[in-house]
Amino acid sequence: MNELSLTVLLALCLAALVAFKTLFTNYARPRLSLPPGPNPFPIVGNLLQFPKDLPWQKFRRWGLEYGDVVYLRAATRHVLLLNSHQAALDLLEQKSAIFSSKPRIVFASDMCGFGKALVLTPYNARMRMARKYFHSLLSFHHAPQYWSLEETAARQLVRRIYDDITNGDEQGERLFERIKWTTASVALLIAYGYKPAKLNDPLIRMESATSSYFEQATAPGAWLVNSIPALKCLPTWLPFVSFPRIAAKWRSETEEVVNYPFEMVRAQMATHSAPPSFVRKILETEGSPPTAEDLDCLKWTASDIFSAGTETTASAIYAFFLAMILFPGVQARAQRALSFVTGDERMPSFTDRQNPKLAYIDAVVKEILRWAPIAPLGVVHLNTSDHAYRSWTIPKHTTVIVNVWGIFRDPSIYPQPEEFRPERFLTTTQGGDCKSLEDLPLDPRAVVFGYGRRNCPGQHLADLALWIEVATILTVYTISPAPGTENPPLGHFTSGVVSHPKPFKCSIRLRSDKAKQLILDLDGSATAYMADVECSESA
Ligand code: HEM
Repeated sequence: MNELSLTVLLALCLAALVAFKTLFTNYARPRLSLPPGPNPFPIVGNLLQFPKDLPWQKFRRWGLEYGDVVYLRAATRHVLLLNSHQAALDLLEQKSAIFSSKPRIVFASDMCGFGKALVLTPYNARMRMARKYFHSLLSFHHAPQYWSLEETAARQLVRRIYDDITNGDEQGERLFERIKWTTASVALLIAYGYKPAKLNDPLIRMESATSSYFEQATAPGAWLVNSIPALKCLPTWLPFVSFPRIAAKWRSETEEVVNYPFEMVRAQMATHSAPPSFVRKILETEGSPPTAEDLDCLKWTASDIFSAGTETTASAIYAFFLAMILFPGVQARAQRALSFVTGDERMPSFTDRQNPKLAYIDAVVKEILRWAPIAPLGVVHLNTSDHAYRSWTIPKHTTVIVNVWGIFRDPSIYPQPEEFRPERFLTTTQGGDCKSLEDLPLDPRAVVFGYGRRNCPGQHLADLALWIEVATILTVYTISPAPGTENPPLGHFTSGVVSHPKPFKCSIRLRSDKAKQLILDLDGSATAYMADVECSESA
């Protein structure tokens, strides 16, 4: 029997099982009053109506048709789609005690071992411990302590882009790679005090591979075992069935990537040669010797800094380059503001952020996050008990999706939502659209980083990275369409949990001779560790 016929057989088993479970569930519990939604088909429910490509667009259309809260059924699974900020606040924020868990994804969590990554951890003691570690070093009030690290990283990025241009990359072919290296190096410096090599760094290579496994392992609908959990017992030697072997390979590589840098820091600590890092600081702050469970949690939390913080931040910065090509007026205005403050004589720094003349750069950062939300459907939550909401009952174990993209395309909050228009976040006295501060629209950062007890613990770091990279890049470069190429289309984004613009070409030109000098004066080998960052409370 080949893999295809085996899969068909398994699919038939699945259909029979699902049919049985659905019938049983329907008869066993009284009919609930559920929110409206598209009509389900027998047995599979709305499963076949879930779009694979850019699902947030169809979810928004459902929101317009059925209301801001839409109920769907994926076979036996309840799914709730929230298309408004208010509904997300009502449930994920106000009722966070109930709505803060995560659905179990058998293939990713149990088989590939990603269940220890914070983003997939259910609401439990381990999750609280991991978030406490994050909070002790990455909370809002720690942000200034990362200034020099992020400034150095932004300057290294413009220097590497310069080297690429002088080496003949005139169309930004390596741009996304360079941005990803920058965010990866920040993550590794913070997590382990590890300074990666500029080319082919082994740890970056391994980390990037496991991030891609994570993305594939969590892709909705990709693994039959998620619907028939009993299949996870199939042995790896079984011919014609590849998923147990894939899972075993991904699990062992992931464990290596989580263990290796952690043990490296512990070994360095033993010889007093460990540079400052997240791992070192938390181990030093521990009052009593850590238990094996504490060490395991810390090891995975450090790894989360890379896996959750690299691709996300890099995607937002790549989207910024796209926006600058498509909306040259925005770029020109941002550059005027920067020139006014730095006199084109120096690189910007975080001390400039307080300068009211640079409010436009803050507005550009907000608009990047709104116009191209890198997690258009956030990360799903799960409620741990039935909950009465409006006139409905939200059943226990409902998967809750916030349509972040849909909220950002609501013209009643953001007029002409397809336009990249930072002015929407400024008052008229700042040269923007709003009469007063009270008229400013919803800050995208209140949406894009998630809600309630599971919101993004790296958001303050991401905000720093975006601000300084936008300011540094626009101080020295002008970005425009690559000569002889069409403007990249507006809606060309990838469809995964993390969405970014599909590769595009662009021209990156130095703004002036002075800009060139500023870049050449940079010390390319400078490294800023998190030496000044203090643990805020005993972890
Ligand atoms: C532009 C950049 C980023 C965006 C848009 C973003 C967005 C998000 C979102 C939407 C979630 C899910 C929140 C929820 O479940 O409600 C999340 C979770 C998470 N993020 Fe970020 N993130 C970014 C950068 C970062 C960085 C730099 C780090 C690490 C330093 C990080 C670490 C995490 C972790 C560990 C979680 C899981 C939290 C949990 O499940 O309790 N993120 N992020």
